[in-house]
Amino acid sequence: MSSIHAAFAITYPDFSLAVDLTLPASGITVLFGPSGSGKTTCLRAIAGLVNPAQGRLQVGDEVWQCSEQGIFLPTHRRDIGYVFQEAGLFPHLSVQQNLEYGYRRIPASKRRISVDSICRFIGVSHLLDRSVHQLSGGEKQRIAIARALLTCPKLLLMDEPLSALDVKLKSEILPYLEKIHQELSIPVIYVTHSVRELARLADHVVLFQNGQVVVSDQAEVVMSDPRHQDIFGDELGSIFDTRVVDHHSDRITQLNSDGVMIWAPGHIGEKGQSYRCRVLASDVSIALCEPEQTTMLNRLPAVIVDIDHRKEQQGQVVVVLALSSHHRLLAQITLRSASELGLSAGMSVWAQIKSVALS
Ligand SMILES: Nc1ncnc2c1ncn2[C@@H]1O[C@H](COP(=O)(O)OP(=O)(O)OP(=O)(O)O)[C@@H](O)[C@H]1O
Repeated sequence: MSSIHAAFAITYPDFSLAVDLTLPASGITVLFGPSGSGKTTCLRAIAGLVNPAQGRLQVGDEVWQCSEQGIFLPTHRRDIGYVFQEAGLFPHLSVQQNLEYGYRRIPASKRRISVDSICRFIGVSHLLDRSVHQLSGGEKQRIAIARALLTCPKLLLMDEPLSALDVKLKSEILPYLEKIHQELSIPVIYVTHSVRELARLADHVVLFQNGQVVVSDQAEVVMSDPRHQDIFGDELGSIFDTRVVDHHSDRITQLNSDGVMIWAPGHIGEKGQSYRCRVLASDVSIALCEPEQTTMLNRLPAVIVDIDHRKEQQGQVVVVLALSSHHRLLAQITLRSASELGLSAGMSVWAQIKSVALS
């Protein structure tokens, strides 16, 4: 499957959505934006739960909807899995019966994954005999994900699947979500309010505002673009996909993101393992010379690409730094520091990173 093309014009009395998106048919695409910006409406349109007068949806070479040609596949004929905020399991059935319910309804020829293997994959094999009311919120949601995956969908749609869970349960489920796309190659379209989930999971990001698409691009590109600081607020920052290179005897882990070395405290993962790092713009400072006597582990040579003055009224600027031809790092610093150091585009500087969050 090459790509997903979704174009909808939906009008409600107090809201209208107009999108024309071409999304990758692999990995996790996150739909992100303020409350009421149209993320769920867009996801529901993809699922066929909304039938706008104007719409076109093509998944790979299959046209699921085309208002011009009078095509509209109803939800049950779209090859999708849908996971909502609430797990929505049948309370009178056991976990096993819940999982088999959807599985039995798909033709045998389409069954690519067995109940056993999906349960092992999502880590729920030990729960099969339980009834639904004997499950925690996180377990219920994992069963809901397993149930959706069992139908071997062409597309998995997830609408804030973690928002009803506490921080601990969220972090239990996140690794399984990463595995879906790494090991099952099912493209996922994922709605969330959480920058943390976005930073951890997204390969591609679509930012929504007032029913319009602000940007649709690779996650690293969207997250390190200072024009989106109103949407990301204090959580503005850059992400880096890295691999563990080495563990040092003083319990520092060396990570490599395509030639850019990042040092993180602690013994992290195994050599060769991949990690996504997130660096908040507010955790980055700038020096004109290589800082020598400093406690900061990460001191990286950089070139200033741009200085964004959108926050000047609050006495701050966001400096866009290039660490390599394709690594961008954002530094949020005071306007005073920027003028005292005489920062300008094209200057070579040193970026110091106060802390690196790992996913
Ligand atoms: N069936 C409907 N009829 C009328 N208005 C609707 C309907 N469904 C959604 N809306 C309106 O469309 C707007 C966008 O809603 P939507 O749920 O898509 O936003 P969202 O970005 O997903 O928000 P949130 O993050 O809060 O879930 C809202 O103003 C909502 O009230």
